[in-house]
Amino acid sequence: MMLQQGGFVWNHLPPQTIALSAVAAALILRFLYPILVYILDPKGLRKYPAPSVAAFTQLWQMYHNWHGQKFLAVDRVHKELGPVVRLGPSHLSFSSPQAFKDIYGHGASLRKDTFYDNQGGDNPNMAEASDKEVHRGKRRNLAHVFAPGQITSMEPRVMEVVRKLIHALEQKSKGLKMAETDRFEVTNGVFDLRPWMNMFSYDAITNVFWSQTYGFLDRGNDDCLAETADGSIKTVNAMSTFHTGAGHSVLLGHLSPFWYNLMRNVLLGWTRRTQCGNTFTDMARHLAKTRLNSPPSEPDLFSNLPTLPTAKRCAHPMSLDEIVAESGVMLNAGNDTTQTSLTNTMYFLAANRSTQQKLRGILQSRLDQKHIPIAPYEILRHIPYLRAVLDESFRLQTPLGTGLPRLTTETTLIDGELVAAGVTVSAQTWSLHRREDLFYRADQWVPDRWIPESGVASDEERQNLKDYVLPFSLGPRACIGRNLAYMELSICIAAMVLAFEWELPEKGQALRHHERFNCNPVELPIRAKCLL
Ligand code: HEM
Repeated sequence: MMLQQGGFVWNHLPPQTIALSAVAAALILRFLYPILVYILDPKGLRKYPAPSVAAFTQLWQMYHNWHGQKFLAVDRVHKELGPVVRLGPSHLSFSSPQAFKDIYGHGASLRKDTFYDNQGGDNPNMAEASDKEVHRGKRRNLAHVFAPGQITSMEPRVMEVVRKLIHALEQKSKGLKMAETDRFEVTNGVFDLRPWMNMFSYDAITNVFWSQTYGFLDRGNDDCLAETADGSIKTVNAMSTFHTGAGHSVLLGHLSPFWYNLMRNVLLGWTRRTQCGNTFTDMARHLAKTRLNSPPSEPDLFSNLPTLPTAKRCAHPMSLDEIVAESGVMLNAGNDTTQTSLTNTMYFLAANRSTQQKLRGILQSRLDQKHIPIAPYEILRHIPYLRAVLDESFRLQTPLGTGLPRLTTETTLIDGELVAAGVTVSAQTWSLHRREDLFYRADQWVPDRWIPESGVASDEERQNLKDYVLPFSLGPRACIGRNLAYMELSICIAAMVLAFEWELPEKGQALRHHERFNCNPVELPIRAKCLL
């Protein structure tokens, strides 16, 4: 630097030095800004405790997202620091049961957080739309798709995919491959059940929604087609594409839109992690375009979308971009939560052999021989013990247990705390489901607590099960696919228990999870003995 007449002479400095100084100044300001905001505290958040650096930066959340264990970290900090904890500079996490109603319930003025805007970009799907009006319009368009009658009409398709699953598992139980293309090994009678649950969930959703079953169960691998916006088509692996893309979006999702775009699309745009997110959209685009070009002879769920100019229910038929966006959420929500629930439930059944035996006995006593092992949901839905097994698995290892982020739009009362407008708030279902003050032996898997005649749960606990087991969330943004999920899970779990005896190869074997948006099981090594 040169000094002249007591001041800087910038035009004598090399341009690189000026650029570097500007970058350095911007970085210093960037790091000082959160400290300034913390001190000025415009939203009144300083009174709430925060773990390590969480009050100043999103890095605390990002660190735990990266390791896929944020659900455990959030649970821990609530136990250590209390019912209201600051997870980010402008993010409060609540843990009380009341907070769930205040944040997510009907009538709450909150909207979905910027986290969802980041994921949705310019073309949000129904799950990502944060604007209430936009969401209402999308939900209206899709309500008909998920009407109970429509879901019931898909039952034969689900049963057909379950038949393929049972055949595939029979091969695995004998140590055989499904086909030459089968990529999943059996070693000493042990195989990983998780990818088979995932291949089932992909085959089922692609069948019922677009009439284009991926065929993963037939081939024993997850190769499928993806189509870019300019029409080029390539083969990709569905499972790793989705999981890599989802993990990346969640890792960066809590950043402001500016930083999210800079990190995801500019600085990391070349990485496989960013590209996988884009490729997953390309998978949905290929399904949507193929389905539009070749409609099936029998109606599927897609048939109920107002997609064509002739669509009678809607004055504004969906554009191709909208169809691709909604196809994306169906392929996403319709596969990952289902595979997660199936894997968790099968783990609990294999780890609790007497309960597995009890469920099998009840199913055998309630079903005609012709419905063994694959029975219609119309019969299965009236078997309370099957439902108890599913609901207890939802309680203890809820598939989507993270605190779903919402944004206050005005000063809002949450569990007795007045929270200013513009604050991100969340409450974690994983922790709610394990509260000892709501559920007796909360960290144990006890399906009987759902059966009134068993006497295991008190009246108070049974009411808590109704009010506070919320795997599908609650309020206006609750899951729209719940009926389809229960149908798929019921038919699939009943068939697997009737067709095989399940055993964990190691005593006391745990099921590890890696949380992205859903809390995904990592692997489930298992043995199956065929009973058919
Ligand atoms: C066991 C299975 C499932 C579980 C546990 C589950 C759970 C959830 C949860 C907790 C939400 C709220 C997410 C948020 O607020 O960000 C949600 C939303 C949603 N789910 Fe599911 N889901 C399941 C299956 C399905 C299926 C099979 C579909 C459709 C094929 C589906 C479609 C959706 C959609 C479209 C939304 C967004 C709803 C909206 O914003 O209005 N889900 N689900």
